[in-house]
Amino acid sequence: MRLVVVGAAGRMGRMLIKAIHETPGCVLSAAIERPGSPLLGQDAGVLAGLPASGVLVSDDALSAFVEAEGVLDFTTPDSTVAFAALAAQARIAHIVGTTGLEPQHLAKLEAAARHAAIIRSGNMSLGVNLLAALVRNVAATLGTDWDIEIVEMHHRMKVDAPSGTAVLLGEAAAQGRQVDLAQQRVAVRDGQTGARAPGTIGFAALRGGTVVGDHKVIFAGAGERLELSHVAEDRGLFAQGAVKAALWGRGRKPGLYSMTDVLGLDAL
Ligand SMILES: NC(=O)C1=CN([C@@H]2O[C@H](COP(=O)(O)OP(=O)(O)OC[C@H]3O[C@@H](n4cnc5c(N)ncnc54)[C@H](OP(=O)(O)O)[C@@H]3O)[C@@H](O)[C@H]2O)C=CC1
Ligand SMILES: O=C(O)C1=N[C@H](C(=O)O)C[C@H](O)C1
Repeated sequence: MRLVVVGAAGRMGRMLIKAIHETPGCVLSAAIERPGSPLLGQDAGVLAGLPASGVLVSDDALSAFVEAEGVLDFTTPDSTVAFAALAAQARIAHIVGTTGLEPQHLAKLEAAARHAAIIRSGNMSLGVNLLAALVRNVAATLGTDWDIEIVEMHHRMKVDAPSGTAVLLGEAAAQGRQVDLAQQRVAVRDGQTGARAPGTIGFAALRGGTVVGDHKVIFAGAGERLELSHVAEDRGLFAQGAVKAALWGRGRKPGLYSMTDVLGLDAL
């Protein structure tokens, strides 16, 4: 499968180039960075710590997309929306790992998904997607006298909060409780907050050092606490998940899909 990596020089971009290199049946067809990037013209393999690949970093996304079967995108919300329009034009699978998307970005992805398959997830790992299924089931089982708090920690360079994974886990908890996360979400507490409102789902984001991604969902009841957690030790696992999603999405009919679809976790 011919795959383009956009944001090729980023932390995830380099991991994606490596994951493609290591996956039989996949080949890096192009590596895209933004116009003006000092990395344009560099060999993408070398950028990822591999032998030279002959694929030079370019800023011509549309030409790259028309020659490919899929695009792996871990960039920024605005860039992802722009890439979705190009992937729709080229009718290729668009794998979106970018987090921090707001409703206006999601609406544009939905529009693009009428023309091509988009697979989006705040976390491409098997462990987190299994955790989400567990969280949904536990939230459905326990009543609102069990408070739900989601704690995450990431490296100091992360620019969005709460993390996409925390939001994904919050959505799973809200689904289990059959409520709308947007109505129940409490992401900031500071000063005289008053007592915790029943039924809310709280988020706390910690940032520091080189932490790849830690998530914990706490169900706090009267006199007891249930904690479900996931620790990502290597961001290579997100890249491997993204490549798996691309292979699953190859030639798939247009629509918006998730890692739950890719991993076949619907029944859980
Ligand atoms: N879903 C998942 O499993 C995971 C998701 N993520 C998410 O992926 C995203 C990226 O993370 P990370 O790799 O750490 O971030 P980085 O900042 O290291 O990488 C982003 C890269 O994208 C480039 N970029 C941004 N806009 C464009 C554009 N329009 N055209 C081409 N290149 C562009 C950036 O270039 P420049 O520096 O010049 O702006 C940079 O090289 C984040 O939203 C993060 O939360 C991360 C890990 C796992
Ligand atoms: O920015 C990161 O690094 C990560 N982002 C994703 C998120 O926002 O949840 C996934 C992973 O935790 C790493």
